[in-house]
Amino acid sequence: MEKMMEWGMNMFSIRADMGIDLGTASVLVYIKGKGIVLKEPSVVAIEKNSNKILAVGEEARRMLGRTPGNIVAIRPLRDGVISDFEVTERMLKYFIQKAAGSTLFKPRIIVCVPSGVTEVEKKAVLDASNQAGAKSTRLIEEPIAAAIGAGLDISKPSGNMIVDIGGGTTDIAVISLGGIVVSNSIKIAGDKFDEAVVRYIRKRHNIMIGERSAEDLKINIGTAYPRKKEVYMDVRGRNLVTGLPKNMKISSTEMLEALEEPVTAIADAVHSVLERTPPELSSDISDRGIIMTGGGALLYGLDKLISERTGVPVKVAEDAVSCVAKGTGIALDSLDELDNGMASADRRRAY
Ligand SMILES: Nc1ncnc2c1ncn2[C@@H]1O[C@H](COP(=O)(O)OP(=O)(O)OP(=O)(O)O)[C@@H](O)[C@H]1O
Repeated sequence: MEKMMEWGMNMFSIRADMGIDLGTASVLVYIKGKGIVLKEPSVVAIEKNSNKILAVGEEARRMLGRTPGNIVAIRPLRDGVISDFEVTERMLKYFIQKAAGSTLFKPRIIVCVPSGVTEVEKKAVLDASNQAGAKSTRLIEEPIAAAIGAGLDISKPSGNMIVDIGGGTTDIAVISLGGIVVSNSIKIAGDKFDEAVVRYIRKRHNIMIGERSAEDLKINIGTAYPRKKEVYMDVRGRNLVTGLPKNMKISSTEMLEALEEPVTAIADAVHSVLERTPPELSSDISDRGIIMTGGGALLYGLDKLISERTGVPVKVAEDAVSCVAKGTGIALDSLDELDNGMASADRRRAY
């Protein structure tokens, strides 16, 4: 009987606990016992007149830039913060329900937020998650989740540096004894790379390309540090002089030029966090190297550039895009402990 109850409890927690990486570019949902069950772009398509949600996630992303007048495709977390609370809440609800399937239980949820979010933004995420059907919600800061997901043991009194480059924010943090010692969060990350590519091609070639094409260029031939071998990619845009569609070939050297400003800003920000790091911890970091996570960390040569600027070795974590969601998932294991140790009145609060 006891065994059955234990089994029942396990089933409960397997079905109920959920870790969410509420990212600017994508939302990843981790369910305890199952791993990452959902990964979709943070996009919502809405019909303007009726305010009705037409599509969420991948389906809505396909509508970006292609919507007729009465439909808008929104990225509610665009700059790494909740810019559109109502739409974020509806998006979160959709993903939670999709990930939970037909379960009757309300999930306990941990949501990961960038380290620079304000109290108001934290409250907005908590409310959105609770409104979306969570039994209780806690927040975890992105660099902590990224570090756990990258497999670092952050509980020891030694310094680890994490640079998590997402869509909207780059979170840089030095972690020791499970907490953040020094950090910075800047709003320069993958989205700004795409915008820089759009601007460069408009200025240099008089051609307007869309955000999706800019992202494709960045992922395929983007470069932060000179490549040994030049690579090219064709892109289609609109000629700003004739107004007609035009195809053209872009080189990786052009991408290096286009991306110079945002990648330098990230390298400088890492440098300045290192400057503010206590000497004992910075010597640990020099030994172990800086760990990069997030989709933006995959930009070709960004690790080399940061290493050259800081004089510290840099490693890109395995499965860099999923580290935050994985780390949030691993943090779910401590939920029972937290629940038991907290007064019930505090249950709906984070931290
Ligand atoms: N191979 C790649 N090369 C360069 N950039 C990439 C690559 N793969 C993904 N990206 C970029 O990574 C960014 C998304 O990263 P990620 O999924 O970690 O962000 P997020 O967690 O949604 O955002 P945030 O952490 O800002 O909330 C996008 O800008 C995407 O274009």
